Amino acid sequence: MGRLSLYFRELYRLRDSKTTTINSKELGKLVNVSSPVVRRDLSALGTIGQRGVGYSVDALIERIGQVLGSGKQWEVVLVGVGSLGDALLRYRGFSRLGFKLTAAFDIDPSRIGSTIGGVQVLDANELERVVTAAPPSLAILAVPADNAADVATLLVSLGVSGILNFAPTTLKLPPRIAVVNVDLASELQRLAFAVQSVK
Ligand SMILES: NC(=O)c1ccc[n+]([C@@H]2O[C@H](COP(=O)([O-])OP(=O)(O)OC[C@H]3O[C@@H](n4cnc5c(N)ncnc54)[C@H](O)[C@@H]3O)[C@@H](O)[C@H]2O)c1
Repeated sequence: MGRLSLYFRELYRLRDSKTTTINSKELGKLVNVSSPVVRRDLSALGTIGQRGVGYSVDALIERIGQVLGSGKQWEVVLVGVGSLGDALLRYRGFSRLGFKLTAAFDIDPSRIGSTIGGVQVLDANELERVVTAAPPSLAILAVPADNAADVATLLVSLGVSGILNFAPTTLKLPPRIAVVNVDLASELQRLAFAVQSVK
């Protein structure tokens, strides 16, 4: 899954630069894996390259997109528009992968009513009403750790089925709910550990 998403990112870049075909060696070079690994990954998706020609960039984007769920449009709400939430709302990279930020919520009156990256920041008190009226599949949680569990539980009760959690806390949610935790501090810790262990 991790590699597919890397291929996908590079293929988008290639398409932007008007490249129409690529072979396994070139694609492997872009993501730092060998060409047999690329061929194995892509043939597992039922994608066959043509000898001497390689793979069609468009066809690969479409196939990998289907597998990664980017072939469809995902509606996403963001809860917590502090420094991180603000930056996420301004990020233009979500839409091309099929993620549409439909609304953002905060409790801070100085944030409520503003529009950031084209998305309106609503009062968190409105969350239940807005999400019930047009349930998104996914939510991004960028609230302080102490508030994350309550917000996550509310989102799940309203039908959200996947949460990207930036709060440094472990959410206890039913197993049917997909949760991906992004903890940048832990990642930095892993990096420091890796640097230390190669010395
Ligand atoms: N800023 C970073 O680089 C960074 C990096 C990694 C992790 N995080 C984590 O992401 C989360 C957000 O970080 P930040 O730096 O943006 O914090 P922040 O304090 O700037 O923003 C948090 C926002 O959440 C809002 N909020 C609090 N309770 C809420 C609720 N119940 N409903 C809706 N909104 C609510 C606050 O009003 C505030 O605007 C934190 O848990 C933090 O630990 C941040």
